[in-house]
Amino acid sequence: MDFFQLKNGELHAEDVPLSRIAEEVGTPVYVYSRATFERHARVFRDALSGLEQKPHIAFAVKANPNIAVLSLLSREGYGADVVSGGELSRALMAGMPAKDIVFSGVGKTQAELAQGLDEGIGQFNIESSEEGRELAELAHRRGQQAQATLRINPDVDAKTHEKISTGKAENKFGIPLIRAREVFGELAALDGLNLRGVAVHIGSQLLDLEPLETAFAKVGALVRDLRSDGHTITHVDLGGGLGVPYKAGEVPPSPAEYGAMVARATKGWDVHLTFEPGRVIAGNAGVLLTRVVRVKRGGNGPPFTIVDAAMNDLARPAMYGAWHDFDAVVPSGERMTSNIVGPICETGDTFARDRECDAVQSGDLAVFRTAGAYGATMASSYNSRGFVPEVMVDGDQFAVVADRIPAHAIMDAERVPDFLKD
Ligand SMILES: Cc1ncc(COP(=O)(O)O)c(C=O)c1O
Ligand SMILES: N[C@@H](CCCC[NH3+])C(=O)O
Repeated sequence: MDFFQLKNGELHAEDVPLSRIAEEVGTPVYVYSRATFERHARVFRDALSGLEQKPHIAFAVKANPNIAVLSLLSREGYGADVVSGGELSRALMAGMPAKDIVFSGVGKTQAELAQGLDEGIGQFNIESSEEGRELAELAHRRGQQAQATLRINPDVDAKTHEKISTGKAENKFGIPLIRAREVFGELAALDGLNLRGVAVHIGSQLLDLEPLETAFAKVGALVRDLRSDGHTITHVDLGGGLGVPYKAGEVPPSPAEYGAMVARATKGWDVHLTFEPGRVIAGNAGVLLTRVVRVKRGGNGPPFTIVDAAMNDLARPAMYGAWHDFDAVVPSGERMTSNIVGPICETGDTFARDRECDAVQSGDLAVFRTAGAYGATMASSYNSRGFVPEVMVDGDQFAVVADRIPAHAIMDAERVPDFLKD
């Protein structure tokens, strides 16, 4: 079900015409649909209902850290997968119980580990023996036992973009499988740590279940080995990674297919499973609403459709060559082929090349679709552009859930030092 649809010739988010949001909040602006988030949260949860034990679902906060989004997901019974002290604070601020929070990430600082311990979070996913020893020491000093799993690197090709692949031997994440038993044994012996299982996450925007199934089989074999080494294994974290359709013809596995594969792969494991979905929950729940500044013609190639959004607002096309559908808010029925670009002084500030799409002209509103995940959260203020606001729609109403941060607010944090003033 798509909650971003044409009604009376105009694109709506649920029952709100996008022109209303543009008028009241300005452009560019991220627009989220509450109903879509809720639907995705429920579909994903239902897809895992055939597992032997009720799973724990920890939304990958990095995909969309907006506090309203986290609070919505918390109401759906979701916890959070965080990768920084900032994300941990957000999850708590959104009302997620600390016990439902998982702390992932290869570079947690001592201060972040301590923050997690102070808050009493549910699980640390340890990514190196060094980190495990530091965490054990910090916990021991506090008279605590950190609940933890060891993240392994299964050396599986996730068949996704190289920049978002995390489970190949050369990637920085996790412990090589071949060293997993040794490192597990070393860390399990430490006071301050209750090392109770393993974690894995091989990459994002996966369009094929086969690499995941291969990785899970390796995890299953490791669980058996660790048990035969005498360890008590009660928890396995299977990460996130399920892809979403960005483009017509791109058909990712459905959550139901994913759930069936997981049920098959984990049969008989007798563990509590955790999942860390991000994109599959948030991707299609948001669009980036933009206004066409002008259409520039007369060059060698197709015209340039210059919009007021740029690579600093939505980095994915510039960073990964990612595709986002571009649709007019009030389509005329005409089509055009153009290069869709932002105003930033970089050729890389290109959303699409030679794209056939709705014909638009100066002043028209348009959206980049599937921008709810890894959109606003990856924004920067490059070219002294501010940060784009975020709006959440609920039926026929909407609320600004993140204010626009204008360029001058960023400048307010800067100053000229005295030594430059003489
Ligand atoms: C450890 C970890 N968990 C979960 C996720 C979420 O991934 P996705 O948004 O692809 O579901 C990521 C990002 O790839 C991650 O690094
Ligand atoms: N930022 C990436 C996803 C990274 C996943 C992080 N583990 C994207 O937009 O596709």
